[in-house]
Amino acid sequence: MAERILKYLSENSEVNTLKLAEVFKEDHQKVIGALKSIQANGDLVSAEPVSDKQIELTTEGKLVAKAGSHEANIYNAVPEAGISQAELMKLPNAKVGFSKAMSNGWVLVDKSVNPPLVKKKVAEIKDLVQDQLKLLQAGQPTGLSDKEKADYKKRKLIQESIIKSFVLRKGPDFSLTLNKLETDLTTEMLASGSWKSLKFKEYNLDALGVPPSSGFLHPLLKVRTEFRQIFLEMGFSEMPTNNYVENSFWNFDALFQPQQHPARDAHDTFFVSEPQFSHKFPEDYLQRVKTVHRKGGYGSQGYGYHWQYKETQKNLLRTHTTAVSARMLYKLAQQKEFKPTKLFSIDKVFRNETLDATHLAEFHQVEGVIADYNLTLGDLIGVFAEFFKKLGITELEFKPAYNPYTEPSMEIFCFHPGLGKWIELGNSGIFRPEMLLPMGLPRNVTVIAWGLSLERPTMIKYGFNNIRDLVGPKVDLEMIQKSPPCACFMGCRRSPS
Ligand SMILES: N[C@@H](Cc1ccccc1)C(=O)O
Repeated sequence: MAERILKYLSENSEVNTLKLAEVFKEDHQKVIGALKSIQANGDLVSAEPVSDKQIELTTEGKLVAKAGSHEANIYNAVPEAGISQAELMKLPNAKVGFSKAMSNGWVLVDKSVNPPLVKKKVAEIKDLVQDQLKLLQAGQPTGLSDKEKADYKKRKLIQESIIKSFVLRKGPDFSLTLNKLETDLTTEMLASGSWKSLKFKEYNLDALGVPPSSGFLHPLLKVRTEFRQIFLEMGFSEMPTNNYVENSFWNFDALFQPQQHPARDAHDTFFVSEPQFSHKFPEDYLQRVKTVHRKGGYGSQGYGYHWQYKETQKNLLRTHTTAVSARMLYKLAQQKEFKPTKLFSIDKVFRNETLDATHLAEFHQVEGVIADYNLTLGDLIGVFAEFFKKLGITELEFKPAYNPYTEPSMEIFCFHPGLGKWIELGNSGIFRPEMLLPMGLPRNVTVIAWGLSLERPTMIKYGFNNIRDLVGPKVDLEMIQKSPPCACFMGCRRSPS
């Protein structure tokens, strides 16, 4: 097409693109497209933009051009003997047709009979509206007066539109052929120096990108779905975890974590500067927490230090979802009657970590909590066996550990046959009475809990050694699109139980 345009211009001094579309019997848009590719080659042609008002038929106008005007249709529907107006009105567009036929003097209403009849007033008519619309459609002169135009517009038979086109003339670099422009600068061009004489296509910075065919779930989301499903199957309910900002009271103090604990240092925790402090706490509970830290109680000696209100008020980005568990357990303790409860959460936590291949400053924790009468370490191990079996993990080992809020505490390890070694999965324990009793939970209620990261099993499942391949700006989008849906940790199907 581009070459045809150039040839046409070599034989004619100027031409409008609309005319070209007519001559080539092509869509105007295609002519414009070809013009753009000519322009990309340099100043071969000059194109002067022009806009023309054009009258075109509306869908209804096209119908009238084909089948006659509404008034003519009314006239033609009136038999010699006449017809009742009600009958006539059943025709399509009868209202406007009838009033026009009346004002044209084509029909009359004979009131001498009862009921009155509509009769023809003239022997024949000329459907000027149809004739003019036909001429318009064929692009021939119609001799439409401005009044008629306005009337047709009002009747929505015609509409005016603006057509943009270009008047083309030969440009300073006019030629009959197009040079193929280079689109890529290659290493060969650089090595041979041929780039100096080549012509390159200009960048079209307005071009739209390729629209994505659909969204894709990140592997972390898939593994989260899998964990959530396991918890739900085991009868757990999800805790509300939408507040990333927490205060030190719920993140640390409520968990019997002393105020000098190294984790409460700014090197480990992100403190919030605005607003720096929280002010609303359950007052009597706060007093009980303060007391248990200072001098103990409930059979404990406490830590025996000077507990400070200012320290507990400090806002921070929660360092673990156990802060949410503490809030939920306190809420549970406020209920009139204690009911055994199983809770879980999977959400983001933040730590001021040195970033490396396996650590990020924000990651996800998976946390499970069971509150029931007289639970033991045996129950905790039993729950783990069931929980991890659903992930395809059957070989578990436990190692004594320490948390300020659990006693005993256990780290959980599993044997990974693919990696051929024991790997750490998470941390767990039985919440201390110094944490539960100030909340107001009954003495014979035990709470067992465990926490793991979401990233670790996801990395193992998807075979990543570096967490930056999973999260952050270096993530390969194709990896996300292609990652398999099964989140099973060991790369096998989950057992159906
Ligand atoms: N909060 C612990 C996990 C944990 C939860 C519940 C009980 C014991 C441990 C962590 O951040 O690692």
